[in-house]
Amino acid sequence: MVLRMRSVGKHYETPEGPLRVLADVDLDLAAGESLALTGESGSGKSTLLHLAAALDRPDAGRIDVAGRTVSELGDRGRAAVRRELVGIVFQQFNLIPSLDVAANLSWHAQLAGRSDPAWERTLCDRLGLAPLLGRYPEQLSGGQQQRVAIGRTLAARPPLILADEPTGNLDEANGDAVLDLMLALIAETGAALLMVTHSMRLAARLDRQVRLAGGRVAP
Ligand SMILES: Nc1ncnc2c1ncn2[C@@H]1O[C@H](COP(=O)(O)OP(=O)(O)OP(=O)(O)O)[C@@H](O)[C@H]1O
Repeated sequence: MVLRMRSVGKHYETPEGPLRVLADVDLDLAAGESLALTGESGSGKSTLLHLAAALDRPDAGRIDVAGRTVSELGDRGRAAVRRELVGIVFQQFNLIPSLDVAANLSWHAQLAGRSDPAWERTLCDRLGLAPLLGRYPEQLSGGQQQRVAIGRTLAARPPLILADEPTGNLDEANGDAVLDLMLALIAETGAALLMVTHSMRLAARLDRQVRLAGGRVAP
């Protein structure tokens, strides 16, 4: 299993008191599998994604990523997991403004120690980024930035790819095209994909769908 969650719980402290967001969540995701995570606003989708990304720690239960128990790790251990095992495509892209497209694309792969120029060239061609390599993020359209963000994640070949509304900023036709390409490229790397989306239409394109409701996962 690339991602395994068992009895995971998470709460936040809020001005109104503790807010239980996830309770007793079990989730399995195998290599090569894609899973859509849906649920109403505030149901805990981003919270679950952040836990799987080792950006945050659960207050109960156990999370394993590619065989490593990330729920037991401290800050340094979780940073290593994010560098080596996880790729995240955020809705806001999070490209590095001071780096051009070429450097943004290879950045995560270099951090992970998996730089592969031939694979990067393939990604550039397939994602239509070859003519844009010398540009900076602010010189790109939203759709172009999105493709760079996807390329950067795939270039590093992480076993687990997490995506938060990765086509949320695109119109339907472009969003569909980008999702198709992303799914095809992910299939080629054999990675597992966990994607948060509000769209049942996009969710239906993935292998499995689960819904978060009342802090739990409902199939
Ligand atoms: N750092 C935080 N401190 C306090 N409460 C938080 C924090 N982060 C999230 N929450 C609360 O936890 C609940 C779940 O939030 P989360 O962002 O995981 O939901 P979501 O399903 O991703 O929502 P959306 O679809 O609107 O993005 C919400 O009620 C939110 O207000």
